[in-house]
Amino acid sequence: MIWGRRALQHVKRFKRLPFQPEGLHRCMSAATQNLVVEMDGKSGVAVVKLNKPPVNSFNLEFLTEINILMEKLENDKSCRGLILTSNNNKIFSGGLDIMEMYNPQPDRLAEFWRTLQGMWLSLYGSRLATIAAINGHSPAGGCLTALSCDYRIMAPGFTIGLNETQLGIIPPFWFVESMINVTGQRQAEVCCQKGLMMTTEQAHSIGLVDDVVPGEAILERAHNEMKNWLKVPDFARQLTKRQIRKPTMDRLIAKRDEDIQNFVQFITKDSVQKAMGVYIDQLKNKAKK
Ligand SMILES: CCCCC/C=C\C/C=C\C=C\CC(=O)SCCNC(=O)CCNC(=O)[C@H](O)C(C)(C)COP(=O)(O)OP(=O)(O)OC[C@H]1O[C@@H](n2cnc3c(N)ncnc32)[C@H](O)[C@@H]1OP(=O)(O)O
Repeated sequence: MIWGRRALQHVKRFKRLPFQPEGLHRCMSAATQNLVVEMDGKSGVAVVKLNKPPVNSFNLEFLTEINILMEKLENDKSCRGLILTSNNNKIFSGGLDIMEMYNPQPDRLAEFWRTLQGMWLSLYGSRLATIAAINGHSPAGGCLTALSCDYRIMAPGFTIGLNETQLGIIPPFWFVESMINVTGQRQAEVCCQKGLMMTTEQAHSIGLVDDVVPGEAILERAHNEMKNWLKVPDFARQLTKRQIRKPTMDRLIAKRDEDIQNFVQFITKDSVQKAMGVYIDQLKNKAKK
């Protein structure tokens, strides 16, 4: 993984925090700044709860925190599975932090995007069995995060989708491929072009979500499903996953710098900044009402 200077500063700070999952053999919980981690040493399953109020939006620091945690879990031989959920029972994640993209410093903007690429690469390519327990709304980057897992369980009454085009943004190819790889080409064409935010039931009907379970039962269901995934020998499951996901990951790895350049060029356009300003005003005004 390639880290920028600012991210490295954050890593040093983070490393002093108490969370150390390696070698744990009992049920244990730990918290970093914006993540709650419950590690069951017996089953080898870590439950990670996104915990960044108000909407678990991903800024550079939060993405860095997630990347460091992923690295720790990947390196912890006792860890076999990851359940990703939210500590907020209404919002899984509001997606990327829009403030990172408004009036940005180009260096930070580039680092932000590289760190997001890093998060996607580590989650999409994880050796762990990964289940998203989507217990709230999950637009854009929130949907991408769920798409990066092996299995998705969602509570009814919420919405999910890659809605970038609705905001005048072109979803990058690795967002779109993540959707294609889960729902198939035709469904991905429709929902990515239209920027559809789908209800839980609509998402289930196109295969974006595998299972629908009431919010209060979602974690229990995720643990039960995890048992099924962990019945398969890890090595066979991991290499099969790698075989299937490698072409998509390789495309991003080969074009990582180009993808960052495209993003920075696009976001810093006057027209995009203007549209972003209007969108932020709408969000803030809606919140005030
Ligand atoms: C070929 C060239 C290609 C180049 C590639 C180019 C571009 C790709 C670029 C970008 C890709 C982006 C992907 C994204 O993820 S963009 C983010 C999309 N997310 C959204 O649009 C979500 C917006 N938010 C909501 O819909 C709702 O807030 C939500 C359903 C999440 C929650 O609703 P609720 O009613 O509970 O809460 P609110 O009152 O709306 O919000 C509370 C509070 O939070 C702030 N906020 C909400 N979302 C975000 C966000 N994503 N980032 C930052 N802040 C957010 C909101 O403004 C309120 O703040 P405040 O008024 O209380 O201060």
